[in-house]
Amino acid sequence: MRTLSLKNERRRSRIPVESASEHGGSLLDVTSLTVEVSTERGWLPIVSDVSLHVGRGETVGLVGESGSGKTVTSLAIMGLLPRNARISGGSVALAGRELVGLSEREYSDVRGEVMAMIFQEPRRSLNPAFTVGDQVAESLRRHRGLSRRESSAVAKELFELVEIPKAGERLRQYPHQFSGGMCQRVMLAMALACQPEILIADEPTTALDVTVQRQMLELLARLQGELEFGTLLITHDLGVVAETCSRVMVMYAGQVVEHAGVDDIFHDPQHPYTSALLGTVVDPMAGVETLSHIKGVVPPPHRFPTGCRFQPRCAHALDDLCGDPVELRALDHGRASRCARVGDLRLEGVRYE
Ligand SMILES: Nc1ncnc2c1ncn2[C@@H]1O[C@H](COP(=O)(O)OP(=O)(O)OP(=O)(O)O)[C@@H](O)[C@H]1O
Repeated sequence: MRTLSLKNERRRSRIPVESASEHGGSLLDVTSLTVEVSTERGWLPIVSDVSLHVGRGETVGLVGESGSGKTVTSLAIMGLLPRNARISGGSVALAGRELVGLSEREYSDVRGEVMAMIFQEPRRSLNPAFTVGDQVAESLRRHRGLSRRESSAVAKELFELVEIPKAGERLRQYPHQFSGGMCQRVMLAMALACQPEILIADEPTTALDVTVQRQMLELLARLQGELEFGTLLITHDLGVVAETCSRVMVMYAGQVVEHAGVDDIFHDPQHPYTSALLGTVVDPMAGVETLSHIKGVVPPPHRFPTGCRFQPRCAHALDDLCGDPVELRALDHGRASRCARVGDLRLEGVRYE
């Protein structure tokens, strides 16, 4: 496993995290996570009973249309929910250590030291008034307790790691001097500054053009191979999932409706929503998305159906079977589906090489 150099580092962790091996393999364990928001109608669940696991060096995809609850799930894991939202049930454990209930200060240490996140709009996370080098160095000083001189040296090393050419020169530049792809590399450098065990990447390539997208995915894959962090990759792009993930969680209206290994998801989906999502992909390898849409939209939380939440949009729904809440049912190959008709249906997948 590659680690960034830095001999005299003074780590400040107030919450030491056990090694994953002590804990039995999985690094991030989210169990029955439920998140509510405060509305005029009272507290409403927007994410219900979500469980997922990410192991060392593994990339797990979290997919679903806009509004399905992917971002809320990731913000809850990171302890970054907005003020009007709260975790009302379940657990988020990192290498066995429970994170739900930590103080803001303790969570901030976890984010600085073991878990990091990159977003779709990297430029928004950078301060236009400071050079990117200052921002990376500041993060290093705060989270790793480095001196000014040490942090400058490591910032350069991080820029080289994420393949920003002329690293020394670029560190002295401001965010507006960077393209979208380069800004995302800066964010990645900042995320890696804390040598995270888990990286949460929320649509990291969506705002980039196809060539830059591919370079970013290749970079992420290389770094993950070298540094062995686990990645939770949030995307609506199944092409990206096909190329990068080993396992996939499919979310709809705040629930996981299917999870499986990536091959099963593509070749043998077990939920009509997954199959419908696959119908929107022409060529997963080229990452090209289509023309075919699933009719309708994801309902807002106050309109979630009481039975199967996908029922109003589902071509296979039967009133008598799908009108009651559906549990996530375990299937073979370690997969699971939340379809009341699972087993009766032959759903279409897609082939990819
Ligand atoms: N702070 C909030 N207050 C009220 N509702 C919210 C809040 N945050 C999210 N929601 C609602 O929760 C649902 C899930 O939103 P979320 O952003 O997690 O979806 P998503 O799958 O990440 O979509 P996208 O791909 O567009 O980011 C949506 O209906 C959204 O409007």
